[in-house]
Amino acid sequence: MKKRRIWATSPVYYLMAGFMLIMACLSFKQNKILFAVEFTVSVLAVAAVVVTDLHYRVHVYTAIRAARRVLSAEDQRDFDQFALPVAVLGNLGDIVWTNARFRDLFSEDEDSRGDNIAAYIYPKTLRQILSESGTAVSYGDKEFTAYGLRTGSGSVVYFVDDTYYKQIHREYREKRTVIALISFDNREELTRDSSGGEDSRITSEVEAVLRSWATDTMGGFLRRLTNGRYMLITDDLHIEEAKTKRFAVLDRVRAIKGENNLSATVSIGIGRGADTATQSEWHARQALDMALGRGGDQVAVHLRDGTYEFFGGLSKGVEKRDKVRTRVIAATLSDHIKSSDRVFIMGHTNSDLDSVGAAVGMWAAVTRGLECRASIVIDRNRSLATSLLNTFEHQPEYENMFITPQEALDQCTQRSLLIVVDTHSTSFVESPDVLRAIPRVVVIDHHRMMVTHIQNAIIFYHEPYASSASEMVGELVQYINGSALNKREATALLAGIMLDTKNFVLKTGVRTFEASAYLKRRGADTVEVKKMFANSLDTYKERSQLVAGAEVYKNCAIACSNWEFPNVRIAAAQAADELLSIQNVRASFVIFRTGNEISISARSLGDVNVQILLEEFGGGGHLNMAGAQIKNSTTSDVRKALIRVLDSKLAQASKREN
Ligand SMILES: Nc1ncnc2c1ncn2[C@@H]1O[C@@H]2COP(=O)(O)O[C@H]3[C@@H](O)[C@H](n4cnc5c(N)ncnc54)O[C@@H]3COP(=O)(O)O[C@H]2[C@H]1O
Ligand SMILES: [Mn+2]
Repeated sequence: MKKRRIWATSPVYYLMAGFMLIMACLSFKQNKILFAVEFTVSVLAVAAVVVTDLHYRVHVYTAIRAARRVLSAEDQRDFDQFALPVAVLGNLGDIVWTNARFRDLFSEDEDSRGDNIAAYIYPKTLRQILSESGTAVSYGDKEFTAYGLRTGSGSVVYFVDDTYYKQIHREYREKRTVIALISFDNREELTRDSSGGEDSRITSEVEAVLRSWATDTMGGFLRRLTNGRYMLITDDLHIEEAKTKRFAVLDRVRAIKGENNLSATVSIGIGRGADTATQSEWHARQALDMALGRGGDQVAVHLRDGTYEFFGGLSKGVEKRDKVRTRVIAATLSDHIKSSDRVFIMGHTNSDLDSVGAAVGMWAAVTRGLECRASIVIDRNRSLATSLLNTFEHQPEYENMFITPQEALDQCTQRSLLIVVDTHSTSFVESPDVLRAIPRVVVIDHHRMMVTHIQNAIIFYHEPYASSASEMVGELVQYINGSALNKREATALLAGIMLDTKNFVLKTGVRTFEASAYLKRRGADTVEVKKMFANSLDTYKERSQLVAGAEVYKNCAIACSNWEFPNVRIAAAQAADELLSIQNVRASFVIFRTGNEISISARSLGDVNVQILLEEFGGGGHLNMAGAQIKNSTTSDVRKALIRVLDSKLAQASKREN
């Protein structure tokens, strides 16, 4: 084994000095004066390099002599027999003396005196070894823990060879049992209208892919549980390997197609780093819930520290809900509402038409449908839905419908109920204080599941396949009390649906139209909705400016705005929508300033998952519409960070071209 050589004076300096000298001689013919100057400089350079080198050699030599004086001949002999490798160093880290064991393990009889210790401990440094108690160092195929102590004129370093233990430790970690739970996401949807034969064909194809993956690639085995669920038992090393291939099994499953050319998809939850198999299975279950909550077709890995890693998740997901669940939730929710002294309803910060629309719908269901007292908690100054809020202004029947977070804190009791709509994140709600103050919480949301979701909700009604929170509330209301909504409230819900579907273009499913039809029957007015979307001329101009200033990077349009104006959020959201209509743009990002925060509004046409990209900034949302807010930063820093994220994550967040 060759040791890594560290030169006292880099040979590059010799070469450079020599090169300068040659260049000087070459210029002799052209210009005498230039030659004279160059020649003098290069001779000085050569001299400097030689002097430095000599100086260093002399230093090492004296250091070695000094060390001889420190250790007597007997000392040296005794130390030489010491079982651990030891090196005595001068104050620059140069080796002045080594014992036999050191020579055995490190230098193979070559004299290592005069070398710098850095050559043996790279990439660790001597300073590190001296300041820590035990530094892991590897040399060749051996592993050591190095300890150092400072002496009067240098230091002593000794090494404990723990190759064996480290190997066992690594093996133990790699061989640790890991349990993964797999769910065939869309078996029912794929085979709903087909013959029984089709069902068993697709199921057995998916099962064959999973089985071969489990045994051939993952070195484990697969067991079928009930209802399109499987359990895979494997070890940590194989999970690590599958990770580097980004769980290619997802693609293999996606290649299986049903009759109407729909792809089969699976979701996998993995419990990694658990101490026991029981714990691993529990973590796998949590991870699978997480994967399904984010739209399926992906892998969620639960790590030791309770965080998650995600892979895949690039398909839009098929509509997968059943009305039975909605009916059951409506019944349970009604019971909880009736047993509360008061109901508070709260959306997300910077509330928009969807969160206010859903809140208004819920308010009507509670007050008119169930005759309980309810209020909507909202910060009007931050709302983007002022046009909608104004339609409820100065109407006696809506008096005290909207209250501020402070009023809610004053009025709530331990028997109050909080219904959170259009978000499930603890930090993105209108008021985290209100969330903390009320013990019983119900969540109704349609965004892709975030890791920071509200825990311990008594009802967590989460449908990533629904177009909007308003659609979900529109369905619930029908089961709570079909005649609870009047024209104005139905219009508010319809506005929410139309905002989130961009007028029934994106994420629009069968049930979106069903809910809209119900709202229409209750008198919803589409012209009123259109009016709520109308902008002032100023907002329109600002939005055009944002679009005009955009740059395109890797097929992503990025626009930046440094100045703040009223309605900047709406202008930015609309600019992001609009940038998507430019040719070859797959995703758009608008970065803008709001108070002391920088916000990003991101959109995509569906083949880039912008939620995954904005998670890097602590944001969230959907596959094709997401947002994030960054504190204490500047637009140009955020732009740079975004470009970095695009460089490293865009490939992962985009569908592979095939
Ligand atoms: N820190 C965070 N954590 C978790 N999720 C986060 C987040 N920051 C943002 N999001 C989510 O990302 C989505 C996109 O936000 P954005 O503000 O760009 O876009 C918003 C909103 O600004 C925009 N919008 C509001 N009024 C509008 C109008 N009049 N015209 C057009 N767009 C409008 O429509 C979008 C509605 O999207 P939606 O509420 O479903 O989902 C939102 C938001 O809930
Ligand atoms: Mn919203």
